[in-house]
Amino acid sequence: MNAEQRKECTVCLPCRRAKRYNRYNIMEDYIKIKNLHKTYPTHDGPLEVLRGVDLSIRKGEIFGTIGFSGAGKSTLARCINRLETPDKGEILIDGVDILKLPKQELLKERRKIGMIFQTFNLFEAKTVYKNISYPLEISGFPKAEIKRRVLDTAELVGLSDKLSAYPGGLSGGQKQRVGIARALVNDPYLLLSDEATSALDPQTTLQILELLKEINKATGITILMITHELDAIKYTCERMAVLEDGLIIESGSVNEIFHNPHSRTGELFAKVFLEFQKADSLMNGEGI
Ligand SMILES: Nc1ncnc2c1ncn2[C@@H]1O[C@H](COP(=O)(O)OP(=O)(O)OP(=O)(O)O)[C@@H](O)[C@H]1O
Repeated sequence: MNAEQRKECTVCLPCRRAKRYNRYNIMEDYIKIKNLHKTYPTHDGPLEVLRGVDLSIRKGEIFGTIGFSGAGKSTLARCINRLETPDKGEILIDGVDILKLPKQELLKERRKIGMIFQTFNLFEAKTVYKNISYPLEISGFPKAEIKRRVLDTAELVGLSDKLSAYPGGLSGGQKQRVGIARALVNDPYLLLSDEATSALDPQTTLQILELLKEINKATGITILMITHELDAIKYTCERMAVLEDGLIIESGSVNEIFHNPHSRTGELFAKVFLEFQKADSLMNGEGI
């Protein structure tokens, strides 16, 4: 589709999203998380996992958040889409605190936040088509609209020829494409990516990261990429934050944090990444 056709198109998902995206100023903070707290009750007493997280994400960016295992990354993602209820704090989306929304409005808001996972979380007994259509079916969309959106989204992620396959017959990368399509089919403004490439081999990881970048560019969707893989962040994000022990301890441009980290976690990630890069160069015979 050329630029002129895209301007006219009011039907397909990429065009609808691109139009909505153009209404916003890309530099403004679109998602603001303020002083977010979450404590889990455990056998050993309360476990404080988020201890006052502050984070600002701009409209249409891919924002990275890195942290070691147990830092609270998944809890943060699950608090943002309200799979978990935070104990305290604010999650402002375009100025509206979604933690204060009445139940019905909250449900609607949740549908506008897609999520993809390390383990894909697909329905093994459903076809790719049915996996992708599921969020629309439970929202009560008419059949023709469901079909149109599923076909559109499948095309966007490169799965048009796999709609009648079952997850068991797909590669890891294809499964994650189904996960991405299912997360996008409701036309969300935010995609939470929780370790989405951690279970994939390096080549498939690159393909999925590339796909996320293309989708971000084509639709303007904001993406929060939560991971322990610095190279995934380096490849996709311009800005990032470091989560350590339930707190954001530094945030800024990826290059800045990468070359001049101010936290112990940032330092360790940068060091490990550089070691891998060095090993790669040696293996490729490039010397150091
Ligand atoms: N529902 C729960 N009940 C009790 N404790 C939990 C619950 N969910 C997570 N935790 C604990 O909270 C801490 C943070 O978990 P979380 O999954 O958010 O971290 P993470 O940074 O995503 O780690 P990983 O990279 O290993 O997934 C861990 O100690 C975990 O055991």
